[in-house]
Amino acid sequence: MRTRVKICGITRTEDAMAAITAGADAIGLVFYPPSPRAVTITQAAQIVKDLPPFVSVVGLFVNPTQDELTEALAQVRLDLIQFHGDETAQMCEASGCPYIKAVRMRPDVDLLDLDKQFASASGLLLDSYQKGTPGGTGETFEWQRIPSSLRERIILAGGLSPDNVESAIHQVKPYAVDVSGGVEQAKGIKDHTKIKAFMRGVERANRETD
Ligand SMILES: O=C(O)c1ccccc1NCC(=O)[C@H](O)[C@H](O)COP(=O)(O)O
Repeated sequence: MRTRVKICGITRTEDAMAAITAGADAIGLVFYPPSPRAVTITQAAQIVKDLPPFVSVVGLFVNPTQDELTEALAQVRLDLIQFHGDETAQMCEASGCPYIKAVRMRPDVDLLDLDKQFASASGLLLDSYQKGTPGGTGETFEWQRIPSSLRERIILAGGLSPDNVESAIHQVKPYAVDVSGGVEQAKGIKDHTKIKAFMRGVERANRETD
């Protein structure tokens, strides 16, 4: 099956369009004010309004309140929520929206157990662990830690770039890959040439595994 692609940390319509034109399946909008990639609800609503059909929109939150989620869901068409904090499965389910759960790959993470805990998630997004940083670290982790039985549930993230995405897909064979920093020219500003190069890497990997 073709590896899906999400480009995360979109803050501008032109970057969303560059991602989609290059073949990305989804864009990610960061609703976490301390992030340099954060968007307001008003900015997010405008970006989404400008999108063509058949593009998934993922809203990223870190330990949001139910009121914050309700407000964002009322004003922005979000297909999925990406919970990127310490949320429990119950909290994620309470949003009433399909969700993916980000897992920061601390040394003690038991992915098989987490997959059971978050059985209601549409997938598990695996990101690198860095103390004190909730995500978007730009670092990779040891991909061999991912059990092959979970491949179809995995969205591989953390430090992916045009240089390593082909090899990452070969090694992990995930359902999808997720990139933010690896296709930026500055935090929150995407580099359209890097987006195209990233997508070419994904396409090469997909062709080789056909
Ligand atoms: O991007 C952020 O600033 C951020 C802040 C807080 C939580 C998560 C954050 N980003 C996560 C992502 O953008 C992606 O889902 C993913 O982890 C890829 O990041 P990167 O390593 O930069 O490719």
